[in-house]
Amino acid sequence: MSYADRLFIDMCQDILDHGYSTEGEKVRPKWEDGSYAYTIKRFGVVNRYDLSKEFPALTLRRTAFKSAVDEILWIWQKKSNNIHELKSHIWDEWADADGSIGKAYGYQLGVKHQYKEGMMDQVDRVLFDLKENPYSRRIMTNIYVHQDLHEMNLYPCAYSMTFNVTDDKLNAVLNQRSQDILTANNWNVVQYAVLLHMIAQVSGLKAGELVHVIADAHIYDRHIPLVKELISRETYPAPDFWINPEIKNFYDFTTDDVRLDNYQTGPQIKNIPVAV
Ligand SMILES: Nc1nc(=O)c2c([nH]1)NC[C@@H]1CN(c3ccc(C(=O)N[C@@H](CCC(=O)O)C(=O)O)cc3)CN21
Ligand SMILES: O=c1ccn([C@H]2C[C@H](O)[C@@H](COP(=O)(O)O)O2)c(=O)[nH]1
Repeated sequence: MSYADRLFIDMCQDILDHGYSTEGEKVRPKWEDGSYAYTIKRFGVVNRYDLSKEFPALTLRRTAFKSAVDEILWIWQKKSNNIHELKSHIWDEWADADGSIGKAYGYQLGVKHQYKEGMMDQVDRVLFDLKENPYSRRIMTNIYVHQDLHEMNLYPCAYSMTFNVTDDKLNAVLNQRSQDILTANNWNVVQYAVLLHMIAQVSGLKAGELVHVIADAHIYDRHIPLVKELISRETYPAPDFWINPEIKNFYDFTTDDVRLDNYQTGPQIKNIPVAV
């Protein structure tokens, strides 16, 4: 069993056993057929993954590693908000006729801000600080920009990364206001674990801990039987993570420069319904 499996099973069991049902409340998301998508939820879930020990991939079912890495590079490296620059179709429902998801995610990371050292966007600011001032306690991104919320089709869910160096290790806190546990929990964990590995490598550091703080951790009503079946499955050891050691510049990484080897998993759950 991978450590990510252990945390995932315990978190799901806790939500199923002690979660609060939103049924009958005025909720925003809907299913494809127009009915309300209710959830059972737990508030304030914190999961810690030590990336120096193993890569946090779920083995209960296969996490779509390539698509997940493609999306995190779309946001953090391409700083794009257009689905035409994304290989998967996961954002199609939230895009406008031109393919834009509005002033969300990649758009915000690409906005340049004035700092004492000059104009930089938030990603370049993180890379700059990790080189010039690695022990700073001020290295963070935040894409939850209130003045632009009205131009976002979906408000950012994973909205902030706080980077912190301890000794020669790069740690980070990922703050997430809302998490669809079945669809995207391990998807998001894998993405930010890869990002942490990439940023550590180009900053001359080792990857340390990823602390995932989730405010509203929920299982959608139509996902409950799927989650119950999923967490009863057989598990396998964590896969091996490979990152191309030649890459020294964050902007040179492609999806081919990271890989999971020996990734043995249970079967995929086909066509998970996603609440929109
Ligand atoms: N309700 C909801 N849940 C989400 O997780 C979510 C949203 N909405 N809105 C925006 C994005 C889109 N996200 C998604 C949507 C779908 C998959 C998905 O279908 N994943 C497949 C693999 C996809 C692939 O191979 O490309 C899976 O099997 O997990 C993942 C993330 C995460 N976000
Ligand atoms: O990276 C992501 C993006 C989205 N989600 C989920 C979390 C929620 O289920 C929905 C967003 O709905 P809100 O009403 O805006 O909270 O999308 C995710 O888990 N991970």
